[in-house]
Amino acid sequence: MLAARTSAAPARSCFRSSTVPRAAFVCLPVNNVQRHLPQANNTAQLQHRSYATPTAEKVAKFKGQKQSDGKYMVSLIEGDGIGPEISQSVKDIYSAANVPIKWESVDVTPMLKDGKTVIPDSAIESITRNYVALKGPLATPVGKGHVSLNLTLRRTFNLFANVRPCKSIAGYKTPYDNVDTLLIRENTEGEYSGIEHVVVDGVVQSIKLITKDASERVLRYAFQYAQDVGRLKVRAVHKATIMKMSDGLFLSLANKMAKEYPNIEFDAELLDNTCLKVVTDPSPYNDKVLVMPNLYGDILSDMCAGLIGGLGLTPSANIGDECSIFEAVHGSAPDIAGKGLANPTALLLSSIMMLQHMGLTEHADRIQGAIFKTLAEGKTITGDLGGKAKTHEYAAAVIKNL
Ligand SMILES: NC(=O)C1=CN([C@@H]2O[C@H](COP(=O)(O)OP(=O)(O)OC[C@H]3O[C@@H](n4cnc5c(N)ncnc54)[C@H](O)[C@@H]3O)[C@@H](O)[C@H]2O)C=CC1
Ligand SMILES: O=C(O)CCC(=O)C(=O)O
Ligand SMILES: [Mg+2]
Repeated sequence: MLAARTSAAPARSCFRSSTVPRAAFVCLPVNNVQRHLPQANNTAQLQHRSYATPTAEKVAKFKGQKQSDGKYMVSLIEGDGIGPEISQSVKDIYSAANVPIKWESVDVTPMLKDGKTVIPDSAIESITRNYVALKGPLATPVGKGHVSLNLTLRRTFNLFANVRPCKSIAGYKTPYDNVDTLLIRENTEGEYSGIEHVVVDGVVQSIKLITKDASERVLRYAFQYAQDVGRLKVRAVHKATIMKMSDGLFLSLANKMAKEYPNIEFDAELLDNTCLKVVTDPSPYNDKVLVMPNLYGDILSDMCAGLIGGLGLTPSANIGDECSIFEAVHGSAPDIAGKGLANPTALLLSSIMMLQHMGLTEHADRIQGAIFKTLAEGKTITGDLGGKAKTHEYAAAVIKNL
């Protein structure tokens, strides 16, 4: 569908919307592809989205956390770059919506302990105490410098499954209507294990670690998630043709796990083929839960975000047995930081996943209703979506729509 032209300058791309006649190709500068697509008619509904079906046990755990003023304490990591701006939007909207949450601000400035990068004890204590955290993006230096704090947090709290839904936004036109992908990424190992060394000068080795335990844990979570939300098809995404042992182990465990869930249809697909198919026609993925090793999920989730309007829109949940941390798919966006240009929707929707996880569904419904209404009206939206609104103006519009 998306065919880049090599001869035109500036670079242009031509595509055909699935909703317009065959001949109706449109050619636009590539960086405007998402924005100006009057031919495509996004028919996504303003329906509420449910990402979590918390067990009675889990809800009781959070109820037990309720303080004497009826509020729940939640750890908040504002993060780097655009983090403080988008966190402010969440705080403002939650305050206007009277959500019974008190934010406990957490500092995760890295420290060195026995030669290892660690996060301060006070941060660990806060998240352990509150069971949940909302987290803005944390920047990782390229090449040298400290290890990723995002990964450190995931490992510290054993947040083994990363749930990344990506669904079209009503009223926001993109090349494909009604995208609805749901990806579950192994979150603690794989290419992200950070085990690297120099073999000899000019030769480095990076270990992709795949274990039975971590694979089984995320696979079980994916099958159970599929069962709970009634999305009864699970597909493992892998590259076991090349990484016969590591991805091979992941895949064989997936096949085994499928036998424990006979009502769930299971199949597998090679990663490169998944990439091609998702960008060619995402609709066959609308009824599936995709489960995969760490790096594949990282890359595929950014790619899926591109199908619905970009990283300003996609949330995620890092789930563990005890604690869970909710964050946007995107990073610290240094190119727009401090300018009031960031779209806080991704972090807001991550906070909706958090409220649902905590069983606070009425508040989740009310806020997501206001978010989707504001986006559908299209009057007060941020620059990434083709609007002119500043981050705080968009937040004010959401508050008005509460
Ligand atoms: N979970 C996390 O905290 C993550 C952290 N990072 C870190 O973020 C830093 C920057 O990474 P990049 O590759 O630039 O990726 P990025 O996700 O920060 O930005 C990619 C592009 O998307 C845009 N964008 C992202 N979020 C947006 C928002 N809310 N509203 C509007 N536009 C938005 C940015 O302006 C940029 O053009 C790096 O240090 C990286 O390590 C990256 C991904 C995830
Ligand atoms: O930790 C980082 O720097 C990047 C993490 C990332 O891209 C992600 O979790 O999606
Ligand atoms: Mg990423």
